[in-house]
Amino acid sequence: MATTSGRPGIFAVRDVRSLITETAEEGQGLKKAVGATHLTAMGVGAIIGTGIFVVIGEGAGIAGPAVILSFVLAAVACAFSALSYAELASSIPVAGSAYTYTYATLGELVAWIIGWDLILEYGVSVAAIAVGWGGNLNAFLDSAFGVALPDAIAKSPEDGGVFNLPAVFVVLAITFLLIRGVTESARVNLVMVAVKLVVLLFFIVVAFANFGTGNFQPFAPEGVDGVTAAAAVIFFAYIGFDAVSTGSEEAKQPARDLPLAIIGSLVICTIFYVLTAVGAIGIASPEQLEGSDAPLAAALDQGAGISWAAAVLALGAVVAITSVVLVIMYGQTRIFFAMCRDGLLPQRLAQVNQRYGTPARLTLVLGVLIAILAALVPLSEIVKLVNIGTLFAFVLVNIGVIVLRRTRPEMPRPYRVPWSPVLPILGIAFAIYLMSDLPWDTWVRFVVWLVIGVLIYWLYGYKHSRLRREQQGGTPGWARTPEDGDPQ
Ligand SMILES: NC(=[NH2+])NCCC[C@H](N)C(=O)O
Repeated sequence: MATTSGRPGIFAVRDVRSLITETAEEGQGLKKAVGATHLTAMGVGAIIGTGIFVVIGEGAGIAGPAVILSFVLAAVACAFSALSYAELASSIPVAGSAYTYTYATLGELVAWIIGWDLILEYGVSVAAIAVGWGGNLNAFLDSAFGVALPDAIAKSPEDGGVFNLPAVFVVLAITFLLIRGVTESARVNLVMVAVKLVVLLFFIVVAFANFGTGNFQPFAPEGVDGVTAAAAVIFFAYIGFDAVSTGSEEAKQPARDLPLAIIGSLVICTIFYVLTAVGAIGIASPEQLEGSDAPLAAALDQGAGISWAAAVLALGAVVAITSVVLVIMYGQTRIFFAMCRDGLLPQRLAQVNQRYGTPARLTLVLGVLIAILAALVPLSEIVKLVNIGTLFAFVLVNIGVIVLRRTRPEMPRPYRVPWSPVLPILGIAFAIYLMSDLPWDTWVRFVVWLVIGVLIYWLYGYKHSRLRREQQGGTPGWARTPEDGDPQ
């Protein structure tokens, strides 16, 4: 049985072929139901969210009108990694994204660490995003109807409420949608993506119709430093194209569609973002953008005199963030699924529901945990933690491309990063550069999170790892009959 490269212990590497064949095992197979359009929409769904609707103001405050260049720079930084994601997703079309790629290249311990890191990037961050959803819902209700939910049921205890009902509501609603089926989820997502693109388009058209060049001077008051510092924050707005790869296993034609969707969603969002940034500066000063919680609405209000714009943009933000929650929760369930299937987390959770073709049990467990987190915890610090965690995953995915080219040169690669290893190395360099721009306490929190993860591996994953059990001569999970009992 050729499941490992023969390396023992915590650095044992999964064989790519066995990773792929295991996806067809009884009760562990996800339904292959998602085509190119839906995959691309999943990318756009995960990408466009608070970043463009809110964080753009912070960026304009740091870089001035040159925030436009920060958007371009952040996109370029993502582009190299996107190519690497595209290569690995098309050649290892297995759920789990960076976690699975790392298992196939750098071994079990590093894979566990990145999986644990992705739980931070997806599971914890989605709770924060759901909290932001509640805030935007209130802004919408207020600007459209002049009503808002009382604080007691709209805020976490620390912010003066009892619990955050809207956040719990959105998480549970999406949990049920995800259990219901990947096709249904992808369809709902497509509608939401259309709405958010129309809202951004509305902004761009109005902004260009009222465009003036007065706000462009001085263009870069803080020089190059301002542009790069703003790019490190704006990076958040681009996170999400990686989420496409978490669900590779459900793609109908992974070889063709995954690279298309990963790169395509990044390109679409870059175009929208840069036009939005140019339009915003065309109608509002950086100070106006920085001074508002809803910078795009403020720009339309002050720069184009459209007072009802706030309601449209708040609605756009609510819908946008709903689809971010959908795709990121989806990604979290698929990463968890892969980790359970490999035995690093309880394997019985990786059961696929026969009727819906989704990992229903695990989705419910995760949905409830995330809802509890979203109800009670104020998570404003989370944005920076998410950035550092995501950048760390990017580094490992780029390394994964380089390593796999050496260890498995003959493996079929439907999509290949051009000029490897130059572009993956640039991807690593950009990611490390942006990480180094993040504050010290973010690093400390990140390291603490990883240490907790290593402890859990040591106490659970190391013993239960399916790979290790097979190495030690136990019956491989896929050869087990029901009478052998559940492999725990
Ligand atoms: N994996 C994640 N945590 N993604 C967060 C997505 C953030 C998204 N780009 C936004 O602007 O809202």
